[in-house]
Amino acid sequence: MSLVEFQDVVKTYGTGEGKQIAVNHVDFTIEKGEFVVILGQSGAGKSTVLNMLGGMDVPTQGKVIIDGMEVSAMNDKQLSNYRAKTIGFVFQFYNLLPSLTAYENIALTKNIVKDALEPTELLKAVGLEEHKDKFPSQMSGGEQQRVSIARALAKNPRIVLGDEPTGALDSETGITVLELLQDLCKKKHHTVIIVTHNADIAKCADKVIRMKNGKIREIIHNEHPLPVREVNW
Ligand SMILES: Nc1ncnc2c1ncn2[C@@H]1O[C@H](COP(=O)(O)OP(=O)(O)OP(=O)(O)O)[C@@H](O)[C@H]1O
Repeated sequence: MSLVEFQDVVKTYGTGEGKQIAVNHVDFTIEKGEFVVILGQSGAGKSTVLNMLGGMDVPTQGKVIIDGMEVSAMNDKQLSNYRAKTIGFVFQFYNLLPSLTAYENIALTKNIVKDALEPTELLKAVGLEEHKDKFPSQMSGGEQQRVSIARALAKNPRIVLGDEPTGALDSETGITVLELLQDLCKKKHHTVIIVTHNADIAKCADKVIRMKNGKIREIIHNEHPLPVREVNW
């Protein structure tokens, strides 16, 4: 069984004349350890797919099955538990708490899951052990994003989801962050799924799910995904 299965998923918002079809009969699977890019222009339905993967939204029709659990059939309490335990989130604007240090931002995860990983180890893994006592305002955008990736990893999630994780970064810093995400898959066997409209990023992915107008246009399996540093950015 695949780690992620979307089966004939539809998501609509509103009713009658104002009805919007955000995701229109979508099927795909994702395997453990894959680095997946969901690619498409603004309004394609990417964030809606990501929100359903993350248990922040539920389909109008169809099934979302993750790690054998039917997320689309969960009640609010089950969804909350699912979000807390199974998914690590990385956002475009990092979402770190400004009054807490890098270490403390990561340590907060201990309030959500009992067996959260040690912040010092996680900071080491993202190359920031020297920055552990810094506040977000004392770090660059790329450093803040690496802290937010460390925070996402603290609960040892089955899946890491990123919504334009390099969208707010300059090119060089974005490359460093992408390299980290790709390494999480290649070296640590995490499953990372990111949404972007940047087609260059797709060259680094194991699988590219290309969306347009709520539908999947194409699913590409890259036999030889490029190491991030080898892409001509
Ligand atoms: N909560 C909502 N209520 C109504 N319509 C929505 C809602 N969320 C998304 N939509 C609509 O669904 C469609 C898909 O939106 P979605 O945000 O998934 O696209 P996207 O590919 O992520 O775009 P972007 O790259 O701009 O974030 C859009 O037409 C959007 O207006």
